Amino acid sequence: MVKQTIQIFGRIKPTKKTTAVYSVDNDERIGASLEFVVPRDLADGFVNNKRECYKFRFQKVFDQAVKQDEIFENIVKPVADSVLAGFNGTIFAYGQTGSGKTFTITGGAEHYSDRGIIPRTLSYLYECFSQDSSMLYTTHISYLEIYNEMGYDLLDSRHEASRLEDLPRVTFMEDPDQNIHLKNLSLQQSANEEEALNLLFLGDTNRMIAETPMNQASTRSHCIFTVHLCRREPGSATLRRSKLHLVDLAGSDRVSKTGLNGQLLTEAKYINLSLHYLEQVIIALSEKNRSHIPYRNSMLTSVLRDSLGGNCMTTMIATMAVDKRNLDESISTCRFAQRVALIKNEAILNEELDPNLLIARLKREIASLKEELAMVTGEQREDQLTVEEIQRLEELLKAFLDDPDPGVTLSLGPDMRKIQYCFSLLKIMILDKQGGGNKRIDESPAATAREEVIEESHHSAAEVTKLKEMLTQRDNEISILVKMLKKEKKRAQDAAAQLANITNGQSLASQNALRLSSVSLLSENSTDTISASHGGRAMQYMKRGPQLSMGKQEAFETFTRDHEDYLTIDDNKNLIKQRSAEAKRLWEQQNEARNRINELKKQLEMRRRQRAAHGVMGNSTEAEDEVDSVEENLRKHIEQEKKAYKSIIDHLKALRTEIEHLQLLLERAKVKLQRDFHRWWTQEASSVQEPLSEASARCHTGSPGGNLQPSSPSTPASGAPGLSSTVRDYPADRDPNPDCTTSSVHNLRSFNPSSVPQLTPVPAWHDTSPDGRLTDYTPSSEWRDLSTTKLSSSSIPLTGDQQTDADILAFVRARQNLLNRTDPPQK
Ligand SMILES: Nc1ncnc2c1ncn2[C@@H]1O[C@H](COP(=O)(O)OP(=O)(O)OP(=O)(O)O)[C@@H](O)[C@H]1O
Repeated sequence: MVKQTIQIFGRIKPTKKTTAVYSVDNDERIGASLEFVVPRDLADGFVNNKRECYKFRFQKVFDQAVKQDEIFENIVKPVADSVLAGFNGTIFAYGQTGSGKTFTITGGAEHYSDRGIIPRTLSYLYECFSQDSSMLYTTHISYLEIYNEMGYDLLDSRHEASRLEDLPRVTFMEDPDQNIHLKNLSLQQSANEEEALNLLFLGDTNRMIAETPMNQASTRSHCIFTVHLCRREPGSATLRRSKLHLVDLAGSDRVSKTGLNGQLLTEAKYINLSLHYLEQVIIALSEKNRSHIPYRNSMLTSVLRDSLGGNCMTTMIATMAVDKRNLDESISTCRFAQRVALIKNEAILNEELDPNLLIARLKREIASLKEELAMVTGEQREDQLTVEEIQRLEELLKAFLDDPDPGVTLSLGPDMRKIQYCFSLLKIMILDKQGGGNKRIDESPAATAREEVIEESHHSAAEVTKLKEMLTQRDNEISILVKMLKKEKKRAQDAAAQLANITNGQSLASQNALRLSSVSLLSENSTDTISASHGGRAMQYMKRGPQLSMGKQEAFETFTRDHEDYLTIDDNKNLIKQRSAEAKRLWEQQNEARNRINELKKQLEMRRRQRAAHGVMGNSTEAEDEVDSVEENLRKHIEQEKKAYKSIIDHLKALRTEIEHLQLLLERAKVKLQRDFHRWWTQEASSVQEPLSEASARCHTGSPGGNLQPSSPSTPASGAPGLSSTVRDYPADRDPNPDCTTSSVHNLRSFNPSSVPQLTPVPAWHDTSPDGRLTDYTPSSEWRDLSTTKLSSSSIPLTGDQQTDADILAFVRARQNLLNRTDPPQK
């Protein structure tokens, strides 16, 4: 608070008359004195006791030669500086009409150097604003005219110097704290000097100007030009508001001297009345122990209430004309100034809290009170913890864990959400440590949302991994089967070579048994095994495992290719491959999307921390409550990415369902295929039985149909006769020669199964030509016969077991087919 009397300055208007009736003495230490000398002879020829000398004290008196800039530097600048600092300030000019009040306050229109206090102050203020970048300044201007005790807003742009009555009428009201509020007085914001000067010009244009006998351009009203200043340090919680009134009062002439009549007289009376009330207020203020100050008597004193004896640093400029006829008025002005100089003001710094910041603080207070209330009532909050709360909890937990004192407590308040969050954090840390991880708290997920995203992505990743594993497994199986197929082809060639050896005295049956026992094939998902090492157990093996004999495998492959579901199976396999490739691509996309989301979240978190740090450092402003555009953009971006991520996940899920479905279809088709094959295989085997029996019978009876006979007595010990067999290529309906020739083979019924392992190879087989001539049976001729689908069953040693023999024959047929494909038969 600054206690200070109203500063009074005197200014003498230049005059052409040289009569020296006054003297000015400016002393830096004790102030200035202005002395008027009024000779007695001036008292109209009468002898009188009038004083001749009148001496008045001022802070400083500016004589006639003093220019506007000096007035500004000496009087205005200190007041402007205190206004910039946050104090209210008032400068008012008081003096008789034509003494230079308007010239001092507003300035003369002829020269730029004649600019008065208002334009110079505006220029100075805006210069200060531009030099002080550490503060934010906001300026508003108001311009009030009081004419005949009525207030008018001079800054109403709708009415330019037409009639004063057209201007908005300003009224004043008082609140319970006796603060004056002016209704209808507009506050125009001015961003720069130019805008402020334009407002001044507008107000001046609107001023009522009228001519009086005393002064051709006398103002008959009081005008108050006010600069409202708001100063705020960026990020600071407080702001300072101050006002600077620059007042051009109406002329203080005595009515009797003005010689006015009519309306001008009325005006003069009003002017004098308000100045009279002003004088009364000043007298009251200058008198000690006056409890009542009559501010409310006039509008002028009401508006200037603060400036007079209140929270303001006030300065008065007494303007005087020193020519002889105006001496009385000048002395009167000085007397008035002396009384004004007695008034003490108490200027205080107008500092207040930023209302926006106040709201933010109150909100925090409400939140904390709500928490307290929840504790008292036992109610628990169910809304999600905010990011700031989570960060705070992490900091608290870290401090708690880092504190070596075992007695330290972690106080989280009554909020169960916070307690649960801290427990889950602790669990994560323990699990991390158990897993060998060194995860710190500040590295743990800061938001539940992020954890959810990670969890979801892990889940999807597991699914994709599972699918990939299945794919790899399938690929492996395929490559194994391809290898086996190649191997089998090679063995088929070996088998051809071995068959050639048969003619050299080896037993085909033992060879076959050997081969069938050593060769087994894995069939794709086959459930059957066949082993011919012991014919009697063939079926038993068939039902047991995935192995197939080489012959059966070949038969199976051929059967598969001709099967009605073959294309469906193939299509399904291709589709699964296709979908798996698509799933892999989506999985990669999903990984990328997840990475992008994580990156954006990091940026968002960093942004929030930065803003929070600003707040903690006390730099927060109302911007704290404003929506941060960067943060908003990041949020939007994250939302978009999340949508994309979700759609990928959905797509992946749909793909998984489709792949699983396709696999199921594939499995079903395979099982059906296998069933069909076995059914067909069994059928084939039994169909072989029938002709075998018939051929056997014919063989015994020497039927002419038996055209293949053993060439020597060294036929199997059982003495099995030749067996006639109808051999058809499968499937049966495709057999090009269904009525194949029967031939004599061993009689299975008379064959002793127990003799199978002891089967001895037949060294040579002879076929009988149609003319009954026996010919040597060689492999090449046999295969040629086979190629024409006529199989000489008599050349194949059989075991006597139905199933095994059927297998053997099927094997031979399959081999024949294979050889037909790889090596076209030569005739
Ligand atoms: N210091 C000065 N230097 C030069 N001219 C001045 C000075 N003071 C006043 N004048 C001139 O005197 C004339 C009257 O001055 P001004 O209008 O400022 O008086 P006033 O006190 O405002 O009168 P009123 O009370 O009628 O408004 C103007 O023409 C003005 O230019």
